[in-house]
Amino acid sequence: MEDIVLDLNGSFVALDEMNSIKTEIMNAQETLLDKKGISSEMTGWIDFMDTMDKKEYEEIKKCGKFINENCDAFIILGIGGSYLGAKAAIEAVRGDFHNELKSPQVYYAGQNLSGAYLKKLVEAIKNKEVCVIVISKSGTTLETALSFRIIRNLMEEKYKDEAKNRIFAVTDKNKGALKTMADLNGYKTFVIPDDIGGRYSVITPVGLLPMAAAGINTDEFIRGLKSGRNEYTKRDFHDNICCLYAAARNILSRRGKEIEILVNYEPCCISIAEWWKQLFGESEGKDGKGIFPASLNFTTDLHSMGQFVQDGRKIIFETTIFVENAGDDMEVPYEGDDFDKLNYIAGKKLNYINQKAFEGTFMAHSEGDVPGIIIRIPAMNEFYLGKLFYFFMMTCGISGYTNGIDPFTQPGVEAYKKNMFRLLGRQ
Ligand SMILES: O=P(O)(O)OC[C@H]1O[C@H](O)[C@H](O)[C@@H](O)[C@@H]1O
Repeated sequence: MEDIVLDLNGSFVALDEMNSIKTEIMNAQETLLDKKGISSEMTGWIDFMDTMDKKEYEEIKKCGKFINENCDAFIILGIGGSYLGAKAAIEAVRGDFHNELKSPQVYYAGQNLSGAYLKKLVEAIKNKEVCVIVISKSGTTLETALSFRIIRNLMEEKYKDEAKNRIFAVTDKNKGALKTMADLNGYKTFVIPDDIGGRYSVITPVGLLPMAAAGINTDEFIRGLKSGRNEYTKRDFHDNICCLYAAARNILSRRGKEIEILVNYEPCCISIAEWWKQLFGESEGKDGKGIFPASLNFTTDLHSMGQFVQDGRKIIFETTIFVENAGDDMEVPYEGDDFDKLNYIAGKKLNYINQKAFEGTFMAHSEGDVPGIIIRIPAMNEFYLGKLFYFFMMTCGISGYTNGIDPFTQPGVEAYKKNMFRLLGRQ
């Protein structure tokens, strides 16, 4: 297998059902691609790989290399779309235990308001050479701004005038406090385009700069995005897996399957699901509509939430990201006494056993009336990750328009902020 494959064989969705929603899906796709829908001014991500300023891209690679070679650790400050994609990419490509095995180490801040977390982070980086990438489209998000104020002070204390050469900002072209502060202090800045919202921004400097700093090959990532764009903008229902995935999930949702669980069998893919949850949750959860996006990590969670999936309320469908070639592997050793009764799998590779666990789980859940969709990825590298991100973003746009909502706004997130600011006494 040399491409991302969508397998709907266990989805309980029949071909005639797929055909019955085809017109709706194709209309939604046309609305998205021809920029005829609501918030179409936020669809710059569709072609960003081509419209991106080449000079800025070269600067991203240059600064990424600088960070990569000039610190022991760098901190990514951001929340939501301003960090989830970068975290997902760094963990998926650098792999498990990357902070122990690779340099520089990567830390995250500005994604919560916990004093305990920030204090411990400061402690953890105290004796390290540090760089900072601060990311905020609005430039005013409380979590990020607050953490940045504290981290910035520490950087200035430690590096004095040199601090400005170790701080990089990714923000709006013209507006926002972060832009003003970056200009005043002389930080290198990169632009988040106006026509791309936070949760679609992993393909912009928001994702690219942290990836480059972590030593990830961004050229390959962009090649994956372009390959995604070429394939997933095809206006052919049966030959475009975004249309098919959007169709299947909408059919299942209309049948009462209100929760979609994104499942992985590789710990390095856990954060892909976190990114995916924001993408689909903020895009589709509005006007009293939407599929609730959740995630589980198998086989770990088969020993906890597996019970609910198998036997609980029948409101779930399961979408598995399965990595065909997980890379590194280990073999089960043979033991003469066989006390643990594992000799029947001696000589087998763990990745093979993981695959059998997946097949067994899929069958069991299917028997438990849980529809299953499989997204098969040949390997978790920069190319396929770029393509996977594009696949999900395109599906999300089509799915949202199919469901009659605006996939590019998030009005609901303001409610908590208003209350919080009032409680904090902001004028
Ligand atoms: O990049 P920022 O402007 O700081 O926004 C960060 C995040 O926070 C907001 O509240 C939105 O709900 C998200 O869509 C956004 O990604």
